[in-house]
Amino acid sequence: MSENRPDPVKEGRSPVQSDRPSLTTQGVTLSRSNPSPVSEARGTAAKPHRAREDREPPTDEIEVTGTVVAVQANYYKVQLDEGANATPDTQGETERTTSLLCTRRARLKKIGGQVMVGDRVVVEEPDWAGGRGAISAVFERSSQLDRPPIANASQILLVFAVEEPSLDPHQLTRFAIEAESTGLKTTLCLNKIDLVSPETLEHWRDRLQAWGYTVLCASIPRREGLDAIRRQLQGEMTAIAGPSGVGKSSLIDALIPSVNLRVGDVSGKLARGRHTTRHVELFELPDGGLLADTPGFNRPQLDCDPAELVRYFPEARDRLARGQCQFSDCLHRDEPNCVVRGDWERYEDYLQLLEEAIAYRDAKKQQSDPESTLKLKTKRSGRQEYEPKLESKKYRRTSRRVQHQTLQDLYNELGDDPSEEDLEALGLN
Ligand SMILES: Nc1nc2c(ncn2[C@@H]2O[C@H](COP(=O)(O)OP(=O)(O)OP(=O)(O)O)[C@@H](O)[C@H]2O)c(=O)[nH]1
Ligand SMILES: [Zn+2]
Repeated sequence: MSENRPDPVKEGRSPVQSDRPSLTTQGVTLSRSNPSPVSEARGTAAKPHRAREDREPPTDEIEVTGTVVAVQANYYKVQLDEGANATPDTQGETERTTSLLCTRRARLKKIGGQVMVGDRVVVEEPDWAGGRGAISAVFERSSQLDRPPIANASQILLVFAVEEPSLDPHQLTRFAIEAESTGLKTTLCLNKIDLVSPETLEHWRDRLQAWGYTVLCASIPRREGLDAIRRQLQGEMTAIAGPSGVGKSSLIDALIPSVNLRVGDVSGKLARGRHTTRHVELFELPDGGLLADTPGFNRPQLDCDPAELVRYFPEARDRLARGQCQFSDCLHRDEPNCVVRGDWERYEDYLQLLEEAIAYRDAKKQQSDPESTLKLKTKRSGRQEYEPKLESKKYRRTSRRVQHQTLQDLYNELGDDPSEEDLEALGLN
C-alpha cells in the first residue's frame, strides 16, 4: 500500500483500499491504490481534492485543468487539457498556451495534498502571458506507483531485448512479477529483434505467450513493430520499464521524435543516472496518450506478501481460475490437492520467489524487533543479507568523508555489491 496516496477521508469517502500489496524493486517500488469504489459506483468524474473548499469557483468561470507532466523542486509543469485555456483573457491571442509552470497552494500542502507526475489538477489564477499558475486542487487518483512516483498510470510496458543484453528469463520474470503486482495491465515488448534469427524470436515469443503475456516485438533501426506498440499505447498513460540497455530510450525516441533522449550517449546516461532516478517525466504521444520514462528501474527485488505472490504469475492465476486448492491458505508447495503445483515452466521460479518473499517478511519482522542487533540489507543484485546495525553517527561520518573521494574510490570502498541503503546514505541513489 502506498504511503502517500491522496487522503480520501478529507473528501468524505471511505479510504481507498489496495487489494494488492506492493512489491519493492531495488530502486523502484511499484504499488497501486485502486480507484475508490464509491466514485466508480457513482459513475461520475472524481471530485478534486481542494485547497479552498470554502471558495468554489463561480459556475460561469471555466475551470483550468490539466495533467502534471514534470516535477522539479517545488515547480510543477502542467500540460493543459484541450480547451482549458479558453478563458476571456486569451481571446484574440493567436498562440495558445499548452502548459503552465505552477506552484502548489500552501493550503493544499496543509491538507496533505501531495502532487505527483501524472496527477490531474485544477490550476488557479493562470497567468497566460507569463505561463505561470498555482495548483489549487488534485483529483482523486486511479492508480499510484510509488517508485518511480507516477499517478494515474493505466498500464506498464515492460521492455526486454532478445540480445545485447541477452534475455534472461528469470530476470524477466522478476520484472513481470513486479509489474503485475501493481494491478496495472502489463504488456511485454521484445526489442532488438534484428539481432536474432526468426526461429529464435519465435521461440521467445511462444514461450512468453505460454506464460500468459501479451508480447509485442520491435526493432528500432528497422522501424519494425512500432505501429502495434503505438496502438497499445494510444490513449493510455503508460509507464515504460525494463533493464538498462534494452532500448527504452530508443523506443521513446522512435515513438516521439521530438523528445530526443540521447540514446546510448554516455553523458546523457549520466545525466539520467543515479542522481535523477526519482525524476520522472511524462511525454505526450503524437496519437494521444502519455508515456512515462522510468530511469533507474532495473534491479527488481521481491517484497510482497507470500500468499499474494501466486497471483502475479498469469499462468498460475489461470490454474486458480479453473480450480481450487483444498486449503484456502495454500502456498502451493507440498500441500495436498493443490491446483497450482504442477508441470508449468515457471513453477520452480514461483517456489524460489516464494522462499524469498517469506525470508523478506521474516526479516522485516526481525528488523522491527528493537532487541535485534542485526539489520537486513538489500544488495543491488537483489540478494539480502543480515549485517550488524551501524551506529548512525559513525555511519554519517563515513558518508561525509567519502563525498570527497572519487567515484572509483567509492566503489572500491563499497564493493561491487553495495546495498541500496549505503548508496542512499551517500546520496548516490
Ligand atoms: N540492434 C538494435 N539496437 C538497438 C535497438 N534499440 C536500441 N538499440 C541500441 O541499444 C543501446 C541501448 O539503447 P537505449 O535506448 O539507450 O537503452 P535503455 O533501455 O534506454 O537503457 P537505459 O537508459 O540504461 O535504461 C543503444 O546503443 C541503442 O542504439 C534495436 O531495436 N536493435
Ligand atoms: Zn495450492
